[in-house]
Amino acid sequence: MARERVAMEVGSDGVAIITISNPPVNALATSVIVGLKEKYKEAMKRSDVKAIVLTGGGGKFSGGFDINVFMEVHKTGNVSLLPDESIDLLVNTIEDASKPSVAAIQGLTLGGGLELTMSCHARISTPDAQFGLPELTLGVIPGFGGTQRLPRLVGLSKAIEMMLLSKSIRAKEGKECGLVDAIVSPENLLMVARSWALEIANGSKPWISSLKRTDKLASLSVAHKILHASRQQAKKTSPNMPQKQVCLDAIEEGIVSGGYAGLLKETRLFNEIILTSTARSLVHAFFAERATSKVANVTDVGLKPTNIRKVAVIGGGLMGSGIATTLILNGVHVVLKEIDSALLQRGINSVTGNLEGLMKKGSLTLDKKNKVLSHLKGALDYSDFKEVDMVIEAVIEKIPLKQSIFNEIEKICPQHCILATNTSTIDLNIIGEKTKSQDRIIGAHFFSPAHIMPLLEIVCTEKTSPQVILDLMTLGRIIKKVPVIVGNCTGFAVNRTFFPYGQAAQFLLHLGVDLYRIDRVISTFGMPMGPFQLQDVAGFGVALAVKPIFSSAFKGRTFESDLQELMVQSGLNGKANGKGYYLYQSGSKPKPNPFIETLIEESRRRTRIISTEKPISVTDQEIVEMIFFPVVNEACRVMDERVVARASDIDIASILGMGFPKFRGGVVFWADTVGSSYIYSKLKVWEDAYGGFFTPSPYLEEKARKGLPLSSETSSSSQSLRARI
Ligand SMILES: C[C@H](O)CC(=O)SCCNC(=O)CCNC(=O)[C@H](O)C(C)(C)COP(=O)(O)OP(=O)(O)OC[C@H]1O[C@@H](n2cnc3c(N)ncnc32)[C@H](O)[C@@H]1OP(=O)(O)O
Repeated sequence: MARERVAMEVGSDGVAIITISNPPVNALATSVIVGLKEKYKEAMKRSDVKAIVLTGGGGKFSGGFDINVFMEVHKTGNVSLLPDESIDLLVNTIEDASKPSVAAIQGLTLGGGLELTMSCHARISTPDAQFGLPELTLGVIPGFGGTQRLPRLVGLSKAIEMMLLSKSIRAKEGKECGLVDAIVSPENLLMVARSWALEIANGSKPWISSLKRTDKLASLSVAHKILHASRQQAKKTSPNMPQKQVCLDAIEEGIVSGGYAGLLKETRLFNEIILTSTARSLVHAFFAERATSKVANVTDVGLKPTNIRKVAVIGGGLMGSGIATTLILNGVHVVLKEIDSALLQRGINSVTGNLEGLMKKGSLTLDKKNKVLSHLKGALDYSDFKEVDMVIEAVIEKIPLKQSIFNEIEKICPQHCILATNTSTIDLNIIGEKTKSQDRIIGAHFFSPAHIMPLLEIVCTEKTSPQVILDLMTLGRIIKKVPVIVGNCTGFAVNRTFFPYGQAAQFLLHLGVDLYRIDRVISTFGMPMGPFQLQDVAGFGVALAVKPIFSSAFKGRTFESDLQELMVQSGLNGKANGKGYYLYQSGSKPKPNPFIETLIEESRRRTRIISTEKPISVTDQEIVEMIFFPVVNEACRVMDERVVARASDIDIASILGMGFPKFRGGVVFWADTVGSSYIYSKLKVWEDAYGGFFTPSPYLEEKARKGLPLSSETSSSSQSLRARI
């Protein structure tokens, strides 16, 4: 096995080409590491080998160390599964070898892959190569000497930026900062690398060991200043990412005590940080995201995706214009339809505004903006719909309106056209009730702002055809979203799981807890903002429109209050008009709105969930639990009803769609760290005190009774999502 993954070919010029070949990303699996050591041993022994070129097969160098091993370490707690190679392979075998190594690099060169190349004596790259140390996104730190060699090659500030922000760079920048020695075309890569290696061997090019270099390192006092500033910055911006401070500790050791001491410290710290809850959560999230691309009976039955070139978007409001923006940005032609020219112009202005926002951030040039806008066409009727491959309806959440639109587009669009709706809540069978094209109807639920949020919740009914699902998944990837496939029910997976989030916050507020305290506690937990600020930002229009839909679908477990109606009646529409739970003024942070207190009092009086006037007393932990345990409880129902194929789909959807903290691994993963029995027992207590909103679901009850994690499969839940729907 090892032999297959690492090959060696010795040329008549005396250069041994050692190639890593472990598709799809040449991950450094244990067998690859064993193979590398074997080949190096052989190359050192052979008298016909003067120098080595290390490269990767399939157009890439390597995506880094095999992350599956991290998963094994998390399952077993056994850090000895991690190969202790920082010294043995990278220093003893490669860097300190008696024959020089040159890395010939193209494509991805990440993590352990980049670290391998840095232990070589020179790096030759193609222009497309991408270099990065993204280990911190997995909750760990570079473990093959990256914390020591990168600062020595590119300087301390640049190295810190690349590691702490997990920022990768292209070959050109790599050459400018000293990481890359030469950039050559793919055709010349091996030829240049071989002659470079021979020139090092014969002394006409310098034999450089990165670990021993000091010329790029700042003086000790300047280095301390840079490290201190980086620590402060990380503390401020990433309080929940301990790996940043740990990475700086490893770098600092190397600067103070030398590269070799730095390597030893890096290994020790790596073996500690890999076991933290942050690393466990982030590694889980990595695999959860990748798992979404595998859908039983869709991606495993040999279907080929259809090319979707032109999409009609109906409705140019917030969602429709966001969807149109994301489509044209990624090369898809869009017909944006509105009902009159004023609304159409407003929609087009919104798209333009979205693009200008991206320009301000520096992620879009003026040229690109103009090119992108040329993909957009406005329409006031359906004449252009005859040649579209997909329609995405994005009008307000009114069932009769959606039904009549689907009725019309079914007649006008071509037979192959996918009929998608961006509804966030309404059952697709109801929307498509009046059509005969049930197999072409699908949910394309984007999250606002649609051109920025990475999740695409794809909703399928029992009749949606696998081809249609595959085509929307493919389009989702083209427009750089993570598509998660879910079944059809009110609210689908994400909004259904999260409807108790806003409602539980309201519940606590009506029990007398201060809303600004709730927001602070939930932000500290890791949500991007508290539930009340989120309501302000989202506006109350959608919330009020979907309220009766949730109430009728989930009878007995919703919390009703009049507060949002009272706010709208008093002219508090949320962030849109600058007045909601908070007051908004451009250029300053949101401030508490003193006027809200009277409305809260009125709403509490009408709701009367406690008999006394006295507010309840809760700890911060109880606030988190009273808000998130009902969310977990609903996630249990979503899993039980097979709305998702696997628990990890809820995890990734909660992270990408709702901003659930990634460092907690997603809603279900986090719940399993808390424990099903504990969550069940707390919900029981609140059920007794406050009623049905907190009643534990049968799924949660069963897991708690058996002491099982919520993510564990049960016999009734072992079938696939598609088999159910
Ligand atoms: C000791 C060292 O310092 C520690 C390390 O090196 S830790 C690893 C550092 N490297 C990384 O973090 C890179 C992680 N990988 C990625 O970011 C992306 O996969 C990528 C940019 C390499 C490729 O992206 P993309 O082309 O979209 O393909 P993607 O779907 O993500 O991955 C393809 C497959 O490769 C797997 N894969 C990617 N990187 C992997 C890795 N480092 N180890 C194991 N498997 C990996 C994925 O799980 C996926 O498997 P699947 O097909 O079975 O689902």
